[in-house]
Amino acid sequence: MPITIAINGAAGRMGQRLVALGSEDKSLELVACFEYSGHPKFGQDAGDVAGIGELGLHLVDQTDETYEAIIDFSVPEGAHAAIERAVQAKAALVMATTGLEEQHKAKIREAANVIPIVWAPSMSTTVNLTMKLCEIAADALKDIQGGADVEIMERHHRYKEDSPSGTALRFGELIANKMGITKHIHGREGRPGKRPHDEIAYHAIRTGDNPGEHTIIFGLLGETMELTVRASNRDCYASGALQAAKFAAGKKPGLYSMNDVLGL
Ligand SMILES: NC(=O)c1ccc[n+]([C@@H]2O[C@H](COP(=O)([O-])OP(=O)(O)OC[C@H]3O[C@@H](n4cnc5c(N)ncnc54)[C@H](O)[C@@H]3O)[C@@H](O)[C@H]2O)c1
Ligand SMILES: O=C(O)C1=N[C@H](C(=O)O)CCC1
Repeated sequence: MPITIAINGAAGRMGQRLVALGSEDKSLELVACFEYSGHPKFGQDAGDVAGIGELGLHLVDQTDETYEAIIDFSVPEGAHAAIERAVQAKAALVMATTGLEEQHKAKIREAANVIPIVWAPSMSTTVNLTMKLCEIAADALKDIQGGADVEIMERHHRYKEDSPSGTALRFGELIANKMGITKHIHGREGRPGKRPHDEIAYHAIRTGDNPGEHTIIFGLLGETMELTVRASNRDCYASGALQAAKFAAGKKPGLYSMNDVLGL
């Protein structure tokens, strides 16, 4: 039997790719496409909006259908609605929305007591693998003579609303934990003075239609290492999220990561 899924934010850039890939996956059955009622395409067929032709599923803000998993790529308020929908439906939740505030994060942790939740700022396989590689690098370089400066650069499309990306922040968190760094700064201007060793700096670039790119720099005296991971389109995130929904459906309540999903 296919796993029944719902998508929250179904008319968005990511939502459209989830509708397209989810509806052609034989192990899944797409049963609901949720959208904000003020969206200009609200009520239209989700397949038409995604550019794959009519699916017979409309963009709605409520449904009588039951589903085993709901995937959220929306905005913080939409994420809040997705958590409530998941808890009410006793469904698994795949939480992909970034830029969440502490109140939303607390709600996710609380909901994980009653439903399974996969929560990750990036559903991409190569991004999650690069996170592992950064942890290895950070561990190896934490006590290197002369110190290793960590800077994280990210590039995304001009429409992105949060900054820096959730993925950049997660890279920084993982590296900081390994290296014992507590200071995180965002860009530099004026005369900030000599760079201290105990900080991680984030630099966010917003141009064109870039679907996402991260470079993590480990700068030593005399040599530099850079790890770059780059999406060429959004399907790496969409297919990772669908994989996460299959993984989480029917699992016991708790918080799961993409490492759990991907076996990393
Ligand atoms: N974790 C990942 O792998 C990953 C990958 C890509 C994007 N993202 C994140 O996903 C989010 C969405 O990205 P996007 O580029 O698709 O944005 P988008 O603006 O194109 O789409 C968001 C959609 O959510 C809808 N929405 C707003 N309020 C809603 C509500 N209350 N209920 C349901 N839907 C609602 C909007 O109308 C819009 O259609 C962002 O936070 C982004 O950073 C995460
Ligand atoms: O397009 C976006 O927005 C993306 N956001 C995620 C983030 O903030 O980390 C992941 C990549 C795409």
